[in-house]
Amino acid sequence: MPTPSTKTPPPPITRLDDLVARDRDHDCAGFGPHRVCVKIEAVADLPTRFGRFRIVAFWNNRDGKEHVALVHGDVLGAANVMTRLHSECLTGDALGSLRCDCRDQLGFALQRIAREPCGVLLYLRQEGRGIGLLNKIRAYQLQDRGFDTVDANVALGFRDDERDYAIAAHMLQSLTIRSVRLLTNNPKKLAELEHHGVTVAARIPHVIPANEHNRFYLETKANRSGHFIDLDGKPHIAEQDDPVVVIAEDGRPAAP
Ligand SMILES: Nc1nc2c(ncn2[C@@H]2O[C@H](COP(=O)(O)OP(=O)(O)OP(=O)(O)O)[C@@H](O)[C@H]2O)c(=O)[nH]1
Ligand SMILES: [Zn+2]
Repeated sequence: MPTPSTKTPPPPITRLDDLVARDRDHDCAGFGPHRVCVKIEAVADLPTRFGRFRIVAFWNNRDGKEHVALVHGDVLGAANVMTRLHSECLTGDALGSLRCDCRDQLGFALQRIAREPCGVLLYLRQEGRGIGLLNKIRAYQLQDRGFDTVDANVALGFRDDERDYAIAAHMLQSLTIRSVRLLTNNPKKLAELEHHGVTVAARIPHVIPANEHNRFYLETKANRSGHFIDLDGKPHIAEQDDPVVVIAEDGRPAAP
């Protein structure tokens, strides 16, 4: 009969910086059928126009992409952490495109997280819901001809949404976060995180008002992809009385 191990477990890590050394020898069995594994490679300060964060850079064995977490406060070992999973959108996040709501969602999320005692935003390099930038622009081309986002993806041979959240789940586990309050309108994100073993304690609505360029895109999310968005503010989405904040160029919320 094997003798039980007498090794005492290592003390819990209390500093983000120490996760880099912890992960040098990290060798887990991985998540899910693809055995997804991540390691924290570097941690640094990141003061932003939305508040003070630390940026945590991850390696993973799955997609060759460099994903990051923006961490505010002390998330290590914490429960009910306000959390946002943001998928990369070059056109919105960096170039200010009005075709989607990504940039406002990004800024608004960072602002909300910075007001909490602690919180985290995962910036996931899943451009175009996982189809990549070139294909997203191809999808835009089709949308310019009248397709909606779902049909454009399908016409290009993709699913509506090609994203996978195993890496995100492992990133949260690496940060030793025990449970999250997820900022999202997307039911798939809740289900997928739970599927990968993350405890989602609550959903926090994350609705940005439509503009003339993204109204149809947001309506398609609501009508075809099941997102909890009601652009007309109908009462059946009870949580949506949350105040909407539009981020001004200087990073401060625009006056209501
Ligand atoms: N394929 C495709 N992707 C798009 C289009 N417009 C925006 N995107 C991508 O959609 C993603 C937006 O994802 P998220 O910000 O995580 O939002 P979400 O899945 O809609 O859910 P929320 O959490 O409710 O915001 C980004 O990767 C964008 O690049 C489009 O027309 N076609
Ligand atoms: Zn976008």
